[in-house]
Amino acid sequence: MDPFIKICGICSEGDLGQISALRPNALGFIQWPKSKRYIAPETVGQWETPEGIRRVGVFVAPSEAELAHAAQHARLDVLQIHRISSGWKLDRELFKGLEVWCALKPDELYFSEAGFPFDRYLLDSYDPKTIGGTGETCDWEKAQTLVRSLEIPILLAGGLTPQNVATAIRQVKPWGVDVSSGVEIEPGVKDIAKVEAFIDAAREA
Ligand SMILES: O=C(O)c1ccccc1NCC(=O)[C@H](O)[C@H](O)COP(=O)(O)O
Repeated sequence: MDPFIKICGICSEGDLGQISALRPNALGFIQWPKSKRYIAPETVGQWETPEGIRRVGVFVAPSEAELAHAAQHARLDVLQIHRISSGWKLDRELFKGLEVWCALKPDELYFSEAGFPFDRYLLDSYDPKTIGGTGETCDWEKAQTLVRSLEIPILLAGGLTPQNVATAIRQVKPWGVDVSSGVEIEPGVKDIAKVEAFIDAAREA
């Protein structure tokens, strides 16, 4: 079965339109103002995406109010949350119809003390300054073990490229893959040819 493919860090309507035509499963919009790839939710909300392509908002330790504002204004389908603290909670009633994904390093994957039922885990690299979007691969051995041992679907992220994504899929066998740096000209500016090559390689793995 084809892996779920998310292209993350979309910062322009032009990139969004060209990448949508390649039919990934999801597009990611960084909602953390300190990122070079940050795009305001109100701007994202003005952009249309084809039916069937999920709109993912990417957050770092967000408040419920921040999530609610972005979900509404950016018309999000998914909340991807990095750096949650232990005991973190979210009132799912406030976010009916949205999925909630938790982004962690492979060695951090734990069942939230809050017992929060995430819809997906995204295993990623981490940098204390940039948090995500590092362009560095994470521990695929640990990721492979987690995919085998957990029921919850897992996306693999971190340093994926058109050149390594097939190998990553064959080794880790994730539910999905996620990429940003590996298909860019510069942060927030995507290389459409690389995006197409990434999608093709992932689907041929
Ligand atoms: O991309 C960012 O700038 C970013 C900043 C803060 C938190 C998360 C961020 N990105 C999250 C993603 O889902 C990226 O696609 C993921 O980290 C993989 O990035 P890359 O290694 O560049 O492919």
